[in-house]
Amino acid sequence: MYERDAVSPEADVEEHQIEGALRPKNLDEFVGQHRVREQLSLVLHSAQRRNRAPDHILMSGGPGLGKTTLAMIIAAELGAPLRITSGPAIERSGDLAAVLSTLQEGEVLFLDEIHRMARPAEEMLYVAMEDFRVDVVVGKGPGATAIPLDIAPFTLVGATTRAGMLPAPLRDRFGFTAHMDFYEPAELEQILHRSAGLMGAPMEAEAAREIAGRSRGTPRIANRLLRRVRDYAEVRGDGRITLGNAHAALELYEVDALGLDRLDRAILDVLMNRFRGGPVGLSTLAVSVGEEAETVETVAEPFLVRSGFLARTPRGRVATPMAWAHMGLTPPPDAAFGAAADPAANGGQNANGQNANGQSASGQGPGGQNASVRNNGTP
Ligand SMILES: Nc1ncnc2c1ncn2[C@@H]1O[C@H](COP(=O)(O)OP(=O)(O)OP(=O)(O)O)[C@@H](O)[C@H]1O
Ligand SMILES: [Mg+2]
Repeated sequence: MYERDAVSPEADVEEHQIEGALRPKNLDEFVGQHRVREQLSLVLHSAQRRNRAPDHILMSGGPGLGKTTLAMIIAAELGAPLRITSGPAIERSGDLAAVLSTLQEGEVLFLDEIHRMARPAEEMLYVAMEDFRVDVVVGKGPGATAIPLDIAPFTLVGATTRAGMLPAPLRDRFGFTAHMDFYEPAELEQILHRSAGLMGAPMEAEAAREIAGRSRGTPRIANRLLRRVRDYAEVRGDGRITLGNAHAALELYEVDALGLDRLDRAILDVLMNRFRGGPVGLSTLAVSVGEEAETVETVAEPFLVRSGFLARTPRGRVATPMAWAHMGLTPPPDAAFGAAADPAANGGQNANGQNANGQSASGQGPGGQNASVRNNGTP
């Protein structure tokens, strides 16, 4: 079974406190996401010029990419108070009504994990977003009446790791959606230097580059790895974060050269050793590594897919040739390579063409995707 370890995605108490301390406080300190920053800056400044609460803002992107940070920055930039709640905390529409009816004018309401809000509350939110009104239902059954209650104009900032799960009417009521993407290594280096500075730990440039390269494009992971390397440097060295310390600490915590952690490797391991490289369905894969399907899908998969280790096909998840190579394994001759099989690549290489072709019922012809899978090198 896969177990959570020191560098795993789950936040601990220390992480919570440190994250607060390392959070950039304004848009200028916020590294990367240039397009989002520029878009947001326009939305905020134009609202300020018109002296109105800005449009509602939705932020979508994987864990640790800076959604909460950005929500706090939005309130700070507007000089507005910030109220924080989350989808799972809103179990009934009454919970939401209590929040909405006590908002101050111009307040920023941050609704984290908005896709996990209860349905009836969702409907209440539509009206509140559009008309700044909540309908409070009094009584039950046929005698029930809805009493409309005006609420102060506010700005909703919603965050979700799964924008696709939001009902269209909710998505449509946001004036602006910020899509947060993975960070470039150079941006992560910048974040690491800033964090090391705040932590008072001197760091070599090569060490920052090394840690950035293993951070899966994610600031939270970069900061987390930095703390582990810092620990190592303090206990085993003189406190200076050097390339040597970084190597040793990252090896100790089983973060490999490309940043794959234990969950990533557990997924690839199961996929290859138990399912001959796939295709295998998400839920089967999740059960096999002892994780929630949602964790596998939102925490591990986006990075594995983006770095070319995993392909999502209509028939399930498939290990790419690059994944076989990275794990040092030889694929069985009938292994499915890449997206929806890879008839061109596979058929050209061995006698199992018909096997692979049988899987391309999805209608995905040999296009650019196949080519890119092949470019990753067959082991
Ligand atoms: N652009 C950035 N520049 C500097 N630091 C950042 C940036 N984005 C995120 N961070 C750092 O990464 C940490 C995680 O960011 P944050 O909590 O905002 O992520 P999130 O998207 O809300 O994640 P989740 O989906 O898990 O709630 C923060 O503590 C912050 O220090
Ligand atoms: Mg968050």
